[in-house]
Amino acid sequence: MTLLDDGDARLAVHAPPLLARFNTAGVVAAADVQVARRLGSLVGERDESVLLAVALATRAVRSGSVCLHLEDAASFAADAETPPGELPWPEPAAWEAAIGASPLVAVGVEGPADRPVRWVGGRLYLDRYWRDEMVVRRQADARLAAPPAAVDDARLAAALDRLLPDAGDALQRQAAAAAVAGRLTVLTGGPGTGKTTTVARLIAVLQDVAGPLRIALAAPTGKAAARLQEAVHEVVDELGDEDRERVGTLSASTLHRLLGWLPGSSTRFRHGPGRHLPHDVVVVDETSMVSLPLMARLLEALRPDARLVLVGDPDQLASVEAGAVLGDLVARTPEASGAGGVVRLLTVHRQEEDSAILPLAAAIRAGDAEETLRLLRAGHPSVELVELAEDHLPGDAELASLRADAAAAGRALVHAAREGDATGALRALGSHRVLVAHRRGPAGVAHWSALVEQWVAEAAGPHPDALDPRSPWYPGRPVLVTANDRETGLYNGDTGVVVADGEGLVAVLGDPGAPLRVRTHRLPAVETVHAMTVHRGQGSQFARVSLVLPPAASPLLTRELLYTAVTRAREHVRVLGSAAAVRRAVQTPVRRASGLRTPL
Ligand SMILES: Nc1ncnc2c1ncn2[C@@H]1O[C@H](COP(=O)(O)OP(=O)(O)OP(=O)(O)O)[C@@H](O)[C@H]1O
Repeated sequence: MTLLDDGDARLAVHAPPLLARFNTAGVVAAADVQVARRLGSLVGERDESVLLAVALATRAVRSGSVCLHLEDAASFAADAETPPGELPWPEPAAWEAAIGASPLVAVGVEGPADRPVRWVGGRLYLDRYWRDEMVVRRQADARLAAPPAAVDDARLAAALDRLLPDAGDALQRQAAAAAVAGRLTVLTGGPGTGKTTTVARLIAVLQDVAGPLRIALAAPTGKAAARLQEAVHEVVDELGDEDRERVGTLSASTLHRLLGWLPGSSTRFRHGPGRHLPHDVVVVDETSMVSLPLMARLLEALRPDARLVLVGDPDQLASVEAGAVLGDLVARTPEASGAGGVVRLLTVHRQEEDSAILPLAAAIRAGDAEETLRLLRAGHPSVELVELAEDHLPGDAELASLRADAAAAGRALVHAAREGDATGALRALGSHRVLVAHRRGPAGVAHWSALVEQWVAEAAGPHPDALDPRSPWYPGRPVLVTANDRETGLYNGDTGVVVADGEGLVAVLGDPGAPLRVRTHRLPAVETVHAMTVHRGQGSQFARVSLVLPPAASPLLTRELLYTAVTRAREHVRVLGSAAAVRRAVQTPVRRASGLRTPL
């Protein structure tokens, strides 16, 4: 998360004058300047305008873009201390010419492969991201150009009629037909539009008309994988005997586990172009959270004839690492007609007619700030706005309803944990969650986690056996895993809770119905998690969510952040913040630069 949070704002020492000027103005960080200088010194590039462009490309990657659109370079100055107009920007034509002539830079698609920076169509890439973008572009194009799979049409029609009758949702049926015929299908839709239902049923269709097939279900986080597995099982359990048997027992894993993550690097995997995955079909859920590099590794690892189904909601926050690859793929992929393509589900099927959460999400998604505020203020039982004056921290009265929710959930959590009731404790863990935008500061995770921890301790009362109060382990401690660990099978982002286990303690994680048990001393790095960032909460759902908005001026306040936070709630969402912060969020969609939407 450091990528998006508090960028390194220190000043670079001994930077050449132009770089120093942009560094002082807060447009590029010391780290960006250092990367540019180091790369420049490799080839003896002294032209400061080229080094500035490289520093801006590094800056772009730090803020989630895949490349720098040179003509948008001034946008990085928007949050900086010096107005963009007062900075000594190089003259555009001369700047482009200098970049094109630099020994640092490979020009065009055919440019030499051994240079650290690539310049294509007005975009400047650090080479690694250029290569990953090319992998995704080529693989996606090849998959979409493949001829439709030969299947028995009558058998397909019968399977579709049985599993996805037209009267249910014609788009769901279209998605299944596309996934049978094509090698790349992108299935999108907002919450409750039946994405998971469609995945489970399209697998049954596939097994009927093209099976038996080896199928992998995956998601970017362990939590999302557990949720996918549970949801797919629920749908499969309702199928007829024959379909149920054909589908068999599907289990879901993280993408890292599927690809065979090798410790010591975030992007090295056992499976790749030289060693394909054995699967005939790979279904990825929560694809909005997949970064460009991870998508490239997945595509390289697939057998060319395997079917890939990418499922997700491109209106949610994009990955922590660079890229917004689901949104880019949706924008560049034709609508499904026959083989593969994009299908966007539009009908909300979830039976919650009286909930205001979905209309609220729709208003945010549409960028309608006034409708968002109206719904938040309407006093609906499922939606609450604790409206604060801008630059005003909440007082006890304003915190009362949040405190009541946090204390109730915490009391249930601690009591179940003391009883050794793993399922009850994990259910309580999912009953309420405080979500925030920042990691630090008064609107940050650390502050809110400590505050909730204190409320919970007061609500739950002291432990009857008076455990060592200095011990970090106590029954009811909610934990967030912050590192990947192959030995325990735990991944960064997994959450769980410490529960009593006879005389000792054990951490339980994952699906409340089938929890994973891990001795506390075997846990990888963990944090206490009474509050988490919205990024961390992505891929999870909670019965009740309390979202603490940062001040309206926060650069993290975006439409995607608000939309993602609100759609984490199943029953109730509470927003604490000013009207200005709500408006600012709704009116600030994230823009991440990439070249995927542009033909080469
Ligand atoms: N065609 C349909 N007809 C009737 N009910 C449906 C249909 N499709 C889905 N549903 C129901 O709608 C609800 C939501 O479906 P599902 O969980 O598959 O949506 P989703 O898009 O995966 O949601 P989320 O991403 O929020 O989890 C479920 O209760 C499901 O049974």
